Amino acid sequence: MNEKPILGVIGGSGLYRFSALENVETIEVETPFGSPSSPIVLGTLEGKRIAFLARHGLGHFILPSEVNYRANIYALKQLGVEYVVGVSACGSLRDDYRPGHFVVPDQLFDFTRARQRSFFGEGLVAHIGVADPFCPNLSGLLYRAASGSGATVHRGGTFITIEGPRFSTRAESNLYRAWGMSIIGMTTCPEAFLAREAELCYAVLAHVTDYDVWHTSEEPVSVEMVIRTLSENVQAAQEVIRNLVGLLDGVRTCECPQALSKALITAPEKIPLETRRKLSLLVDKYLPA
Ligand SMILES: CSC[C@H]1O[C@H](OP(=O)(O)O)[C@H](O)[C@@H]1O
Ligand SMILES: Nc1ncnc2[nH]cnc12
Repeated sequence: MNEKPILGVIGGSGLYRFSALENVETIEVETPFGSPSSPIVLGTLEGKRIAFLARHGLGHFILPSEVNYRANIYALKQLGVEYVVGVSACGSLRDDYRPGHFVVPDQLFDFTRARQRSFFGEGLVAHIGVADPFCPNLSGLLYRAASGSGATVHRGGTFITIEGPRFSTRAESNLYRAWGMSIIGMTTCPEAFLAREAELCYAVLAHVTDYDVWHTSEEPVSVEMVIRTLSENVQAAQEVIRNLVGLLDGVRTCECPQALSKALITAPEKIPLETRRKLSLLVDKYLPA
């Protein structure tokens, strides 16, 4: 089946397969930035094609700092995807965002330090705008889809991405709370920024799995705790995606499809041919042939 997938889903911790898909086909994709974290599974949901990949690989062997975020996003772009949902486990930094709840965040705080966070460089400079890092339209639909699943869902909140792989100290956790952060994870930066550079609509479905380490009456986060909460939520996440697919009409009225239009600064004649070729999928529409 050659129909382009409308939606890409990047599964995080605990979501390594999307069992609800029908007519499944698994493909290996290569990009100018290397291989994505896993083979990509194409399948049908509610009569529409979607693409699924596992962020940490099948068997969860890739650290948050080692994920090839560029290859993951570029691979989805190559397949013709226009919408991407990143599914993530996260810790809560607020009392009212409880383990078992979903959050569709509206802000992002990048506290990572050792990641490739742009497709650009090597002679082609772009400064992408990410004031609102998540697509507002897709986030709105995702919130509706999640609300329709019967789960408790929070619309909005600031998601801080730490480098990991270790969890936070209590001092760090309390500082993030004092800064007004709502939830904490290790992967949304740079995934969201790369999706914006690729002019994809991107939103996050965050499962709250724990209260990080700040809560005085709850156990500090552990992998065991995250996976226990997630295993109860994996079916719900797929239900949310099913609802979302039903809401997507493929007509994008947000600014994501033109995100690069005001971002490129390099004089076209200065762009090395090799870089131009590598990024052609992203930049050809803005540069002379
Ligand atoms: C398994 S606990 C820490 C791990 O879980 C989250 O992963 P993801 O965002 O891919 O769901 C967090 O970011 C860490 O990578
Ligand atoms: N408390 C936490 N900190 C960072 N990443 C997480 N993923 C799930 N829970 C987390």
